[in-house]
This record gives sequence, C-alpha cells and structure tokens, in this order.
Amino acid sequence: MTDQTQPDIIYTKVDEAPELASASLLPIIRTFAAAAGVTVGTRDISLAGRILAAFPDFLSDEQKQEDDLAWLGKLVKEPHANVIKLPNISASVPQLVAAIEELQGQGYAIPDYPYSPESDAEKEARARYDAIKGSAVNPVLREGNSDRRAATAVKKFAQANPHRMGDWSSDSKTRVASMSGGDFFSNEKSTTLDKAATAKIVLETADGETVLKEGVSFPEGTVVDATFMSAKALDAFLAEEIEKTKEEGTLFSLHMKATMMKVSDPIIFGHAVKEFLKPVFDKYGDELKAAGVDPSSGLGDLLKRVQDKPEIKAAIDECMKDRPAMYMVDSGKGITNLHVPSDVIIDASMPALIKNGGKGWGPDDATHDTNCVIPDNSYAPVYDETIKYFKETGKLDPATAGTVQNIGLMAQKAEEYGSHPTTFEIPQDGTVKMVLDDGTVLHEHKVEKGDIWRSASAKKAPIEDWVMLAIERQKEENCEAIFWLDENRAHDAELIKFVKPILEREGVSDKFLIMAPREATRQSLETIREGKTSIAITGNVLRDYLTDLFPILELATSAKMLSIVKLMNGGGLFETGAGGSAPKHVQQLVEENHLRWDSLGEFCALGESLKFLASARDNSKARVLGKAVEQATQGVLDNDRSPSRKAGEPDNRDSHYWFARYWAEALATQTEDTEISAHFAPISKALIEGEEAIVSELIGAQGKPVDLGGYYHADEKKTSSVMRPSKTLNDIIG
Ligand SMILES: NC(=O)C1=CN([C@@H]2O[C@H](COP(=O)(O)OP(=O)(O)OC[C@H]3O[C@@H](n4cnc5c(N)ncnc54)[C@H](OP(=O)(O)O)[C@@H]3O)[C@@H](O)[C@H]2O)C=CC1
Ligand SMILES: O=C(O)CCC(=O)C(=O)O
Ligand SMILES: [Mg+2]
Repeated sequence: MTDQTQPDIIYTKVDEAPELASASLLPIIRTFAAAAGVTVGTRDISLAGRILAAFPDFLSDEQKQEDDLAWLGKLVKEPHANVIKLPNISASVPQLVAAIEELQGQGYAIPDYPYSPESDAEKEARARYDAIKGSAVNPVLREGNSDRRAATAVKKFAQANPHRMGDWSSDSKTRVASMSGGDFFSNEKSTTLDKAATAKIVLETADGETVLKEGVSFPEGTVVDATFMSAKALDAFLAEEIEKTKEEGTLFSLHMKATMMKVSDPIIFGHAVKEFLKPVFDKYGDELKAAGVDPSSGLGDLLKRVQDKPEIKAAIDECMKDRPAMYMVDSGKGITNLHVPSDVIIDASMPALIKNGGKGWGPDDATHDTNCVIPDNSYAPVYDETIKYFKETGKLDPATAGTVQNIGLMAQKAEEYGSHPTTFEIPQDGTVKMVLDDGTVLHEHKVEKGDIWRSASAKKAPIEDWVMLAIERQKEENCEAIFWLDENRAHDAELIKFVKPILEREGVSDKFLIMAPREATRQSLETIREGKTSIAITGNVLRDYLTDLFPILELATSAKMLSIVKLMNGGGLFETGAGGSAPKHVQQLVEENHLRWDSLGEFCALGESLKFLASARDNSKARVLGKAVEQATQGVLDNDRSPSRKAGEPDNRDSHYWFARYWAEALATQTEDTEISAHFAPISKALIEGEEAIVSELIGAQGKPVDLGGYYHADEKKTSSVMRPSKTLNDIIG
C-alpha cells in the first residue's frame, strides 16, 4: 500500500439507510473534492459485499469481489489512513440468511447457510459465514480508541430546538431487572500479565480434558479476564421475571447486544425464547429440534418452522395467552421483542425507552411501563440508575442540559467486544482452566453444562493510549472527567492500576474522578442537568452504551455525534454518528419514497477527515474544503435544513442539496485560495438560481413506492435514480 496508488480518503459502502444516503451525497462530495485535487475512493463493507468476497470459488469471474474489509484492516494500521466509516449491518443469523437468499435469487451461486453443518463442505461454509456474522467490521477497523461527542454547533442547535421528551412520573412501574448472582459480573476474575504469554483454555470433566482453545497469545501487560454466566441461574431469573412482569402489569422486554456480543448474547436470547415458551419446549422439544428450531434465532424463525404444525401452533397461542404482554418491535406486524435477536439492540433500545418516559410499545399499539430485563450486572446499573434518577427528578430538559462526552477504550478488540473466539457454551459439567505456557493456571471456574464461559482481554498499549487521550480531552474542555471504573469489579480494579500512575506521572490526578458505573451515572446526570459538560472515560461496552444514551437524551439521536477514532499508528478513522443503519428508514423510502435519514454525522465526519488530510499531508486545499464543510454544516443547522420525518416534506436528499449549496457558497466566498473560489463561484450561483426547480423536483419524486432492485444487494443504477431525482441538481453536480 503506498500513497501514490491510493485515494486520499476512503468512503465506505455500507447497507440500508446510510447507503441510500450515500447514493445522493457521495457524488456531491466527490465533485467538490476533485476540484481541490482531493480523491475519494470507496471500499465495500456491506453485508452482501462481505458475503460475496468470502465465496470467490462459487462465483463467476464477473461476480467475484475483492475482500475490501481485509484491505481496510491493513490500511488502518498505516499512518496515512483516512477512512470515513458509515454504519453497516452487524448481521444476526436471520439477517445473514435473508441476505444469502437475496444474493442467490440474483444469480450468485453461494451455498445455503448451514444451520447444522455435517459434511466438510458445510463446515467450511459455516466457518466462512460465522466470520461475517455479527459485528465483524468495526473490530477490524477500530485500531484506535474512541472519541465521541456532540460538536458545539450541534449541541447549541439541540438546545435552541429542544426535542420532545416523554414525561417521567414517580409512580412509573418501569424498572431494570438483573440477576442476583451467577452472572458474568459476579463470576469475573482478572489478572494483568507481567510477561508475554500464550494460553490454552481447557475443560476438565469426569471424562478427561478437552481443549477448548489453544495458542491465545498475549503481550506483556495484558489484562486478562475470565468469567461465566450460569445457565441455571439465568433460566431461574428469566422465569421469575416473566411471572413478575405479569403481576406488575408491565411489558416484558429483553435488551441484549446479540450483534456485537455475537457469541454470548444470542445464547442468552435463546434462553429467553425458550423460557417464554417453556410449556411448548417441554412438550414439543424433540419435534421443534427436528424442525431445525434454534431458539437463539428467535421467535420469528421458530414460527416459520412450525407453520404447518397446527398442534404446536395452538400450544404456542395457548402459552402466549398466559404470558405477560411483550414489548413490540412492530406492533402492526406482530413483531415482538423475541422475534429476531438483532431487532432490539440495547444501546439504541434502552435510550429510546428512557427518552419516552420509560414507555415501550405494547401489542395493543399503545405505550406502557416496561420491565427491562438485562440479565448481566456489569452495565445494567447504568440504565437502572438513569431510570431511578428520572423517576425522582423528572425528565431532562434538552434546552438547558449540558453534555456527556466519551473517551472509550476500544483499540485492538479491547474487553468483551473482543471475546468471541474465547467464548464457549459449556458442553458438560466440569472445570474450565486458562493455563499459561509455563503451566500457571491463570483462571479457573467450576461450570455446569450450558453455562456461558468467556475470557476477554485488554492490551497495555491501548489502555495507555486511552488514558492519554482522556488527559488531552480533559485539558481541552477543562471540565469534570470521570473514569467509569468500579474498584469492586475484578477487571476494573486492574485498569485502575494503570490509570492512577499515569494520572500521577502527568500531574493531573486532581482533574479526574474514578467512580463505579452506577455512581458515575448519577453524577453525570446531575452535572448535565446543571448545563455543564462531563467526560465519561469508559471501557468498550460503556463506550457503546453511553454514546447512544446521552446523545439520545440530549440531541434526540446519536446520528449527529462526532465520532473520531485516532488510529494508534497515526491514521484517522472518522465514523459518521454513533448509531446504526436504521432499517425502518429503508421501509419508509420503499413505501413512500421519503428518506428521513439525517446525514449530519456524515457532514461532521467529512469535515474532520478533510481537516486531518490537511494537517497530515500539509494540504492547504483540503483545509479550505474542510473549513467550508464546517460552514455548510452550520448552514444546514441554522436554516433548519435537516430531513423531516414525513413524506411530502423535505427529506435526506433536500438536506444534501442545501449542504452542497452552503458548501459551494463558503468555497466561493473564502479568500484563502483564489483558484478554489473561482472554480466554485459559478457552481454556487447555479445552486442558488436552481433552488426552485431542484426543490420541486425533489418533492415531486416523493409519495410513491420505489423499487431498489434488492434490499441487501440493491441495484446501483436503480438506487441512484431514486436517490438523485433532480435533473437540475444532477446537471450542476455532474
Ligand atoms: N457503527 C455501526 O456500524 C453500527 C451498526 N449498527 C447496525 O445497525 C442496524 C440497526 O440498528 P438499530 O439498533 O436499529 O439502531 P439504529 O441506530 O440504526 O436505529 C435506531 C433509530 O435511531 C434513529 N436513527 C438512527 N440513525 C439515524 C439518522 N442518521 N437519522 C435519523 N434517525 C436516525 C431512527 O429513529 P426513527 O426510526 O425514530 O427515525 C432509528 O430507527 C443493525 O444491523 C446494527 O447491527 C448499529 C449501531 C452501530
Ligand atoms: O459494531 C456494531 O455492531 C455496533 C457498533 C456500535 O453500536 C457502536 O460502536 O456504537
Ligand atoms: Mg452503539
């Protein structure tokens, strides 16, 4: 990889709503950048693209696709990397299967997803699909720690235009339920290695020793954790909460991260499906198994598989009558919380419920108080405390609230999000041991069949980089800064041993607090209620949770966040917002040709990427472009040009027109680079003069269903024609 062969900026091709938005925005970015000699390339990290790249041996030469994720994985370790990363699908099994079927229907002869692989070929296909499953992109690209916050302009806009917040009442029955023991939190052990080591993980049983994993290598200074969740304790807890929910008259809801915790959380989700339908599984367990039912694929998949089994269907209906009402994903279509493991994702689902005053949607298409089941106690206290705080003090006022920024430990697959290769569903009662090459038993746990055992780790260099990033950010903001670490949790206690000496060495110990997540939650909420800023310095999971929770409370969405990954080898990865790919937005576009996706995250990331290019390569034209992007973003906010939610009103495409117009205007009127101003003067003029035609062409396109030629692998030409319906605008952009 050399600078000469590579575009200055790589913009990622993704899925769903952000990819639709790119069809309209990327041509604008490319045209504008080209005028300043900046090149923008694309690399495909979409689910369909990653599937095709994994099966070259099943495809014709024209169908073959390069493995762009592997290419990007190398790029992010190079000092000149400059990547704009949009959110992509982290696929659950049902999503993966749907994408495979769509591709097969388009003539790509890839293998079916083998649910229970038997032959070597099936095992091989399954291994390739498993590598694509879940959050398979972010951990590869995130070779640095995370800095997420609302840009000042975005925060000011939210304060001036506060969104609606649901009221909280002190007698709300909404609550968080977590296990009272036997969970990952209570079983955790953690040690920091004083020298480099290689470990194996074994299960000792009455029948002998099974090697679960070998050759797990750790550099010196790695914090290595091991823990497990007891299957029995989990089932007892779920059974009790189902009963309690019914007594309390609330909605039953389960909040997991089956995408990012792609091994452990689908298993926990499966336990909930099984427990909810316990009488059915007790009576028809064998038949369900024979029909290929895997509870971790959800109720939706189960119902499909028993379509022609009236007796089981009747038993399910009977059981459901006796169960509490469920929190719904789509009450109109009967899609429940337990239908698909990737539908309810905790980072987005809990904040949305909290923003709505603790109410979830029920099967009656009305909102109700909800029991939020989050089995493990490691991070559930954050939501529990938030809910308690709002019950006590009432809702937050976005017009006056301050902001919580985040510095997250993320690099090199830090903590739980890197634990997939070392997570196991225990096949037999016994003892799991993690043994180092010198024979030391690092960790051991007595386990039972079905328990979920896992080891997670965090490396020294990323930890140190994270603490230094926090120090830098605190200096910049000069505000409250809290390490969300619990001295009574094994892993956190190890991290504190890194944090304290660095703070002392840098002479800044007095600028930082160290608080357990529950206490830090309350403290931060009190701080922002006073209109002030707090920096949350957290591990990887809380990075994920908090950068949806606080933005959703403060700005209504995490899509508007600035999300910077300062790559450890010097490059920059600029993520667009902190949220996902908004499948509901695609549904609306397909039905009524209105895309409510807000590209503010893309605008912010583009500005940062150009500024980074300017300083990393001393490129003054990129600096001019970047500054103008900031002005254009400000223009979109000041003039309220963000997309509306309703068809017939300005949408994502309109916001891109205004972004282009303000960008061109800023470039035409700046005086730093006369070549650029001369180039953009006529473009700016054309965009201003074309307003009436462009706006009416864009609005005129809305209101009718559209065909994109696919969902996971849409037709590029069709998508482009849907997303670029204004001839006047297209003629100007070229
Ligand atoms: N970085 C990444 O790559 C990430 C990927 N994901 C993936 O995204 C998919 C969907 O995840 P989900 O949990 O539903 O979360 P999403 O963030 O995609 O959606 C939740 C809701 O947030 C709102 N929203 C999100 N982005 C925008 C935006 N740009 N403009 C306006 N509103 C927005 C929408 O609300 P409304 O419907 O009310 O308009 C949306 O329905 C999954 O496949 C998941 O794995 C999730 C998080 C991060
Ligand atoms: O990688 C994913 O699946 C989700 C990422 C995410 O939610 C985040 O980084 O905030
Ligand atoms: Mg997230």
